[in-house]
Amino acid sequence: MKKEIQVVGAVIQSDNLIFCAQRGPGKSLAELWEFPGGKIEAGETDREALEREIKEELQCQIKVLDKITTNRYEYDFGFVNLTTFNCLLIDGQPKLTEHIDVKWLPINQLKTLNWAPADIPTIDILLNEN
Ligand SMILES: Nc1nc2c([nH]c(=O)n2[C@H]2C[C@H](O)[C@@H](COP(=O)(O)OP(=O)(O)OP(=O)(O)O)O2)c(=O)[nH]1
Repeated sequence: MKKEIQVVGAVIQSDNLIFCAQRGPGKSLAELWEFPGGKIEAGETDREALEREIKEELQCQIKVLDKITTNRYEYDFGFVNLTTFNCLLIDGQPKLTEHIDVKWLPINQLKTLNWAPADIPTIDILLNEN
């Protein structure tokens, strides 16, 4: 049986631009673009996990707003259950620590990047809302 992996991702919007992050080499889904975030740990809510991951990865603080969607996607290494949230930056600017590149893009240009496939439904919702 493949494992179920619970993941949260932050859709950080500022001045009508969305923060996009490119995964590094040598890990799963290497070099694909994603919303920053990561795996939920035992005892955490999804929102707590997201705030923690953003502090760790981007060294800034976000406010987690409304949930966008949950999507389950089957990769070779397991099923990722990705839940995304609209978020606002409330302290600091995102710093690149483990990602290899970042971009701020308007919603209508998000599909110019090569996204992790679990992220596509979130992007489609953003496109349909705008
Ligand atoms: N953070 C994040 N992960 C995503 C997204 N879309 C997507 O399929 N994933 C996958 C990639 C990873 O397999 C998992 C998130 O775990 P993680 O961010 O802690 O991954 P990691 O690279 O530290 O660890 P690993 O998967 O290499 O073991 O979910 C996304 O938008 N954001």
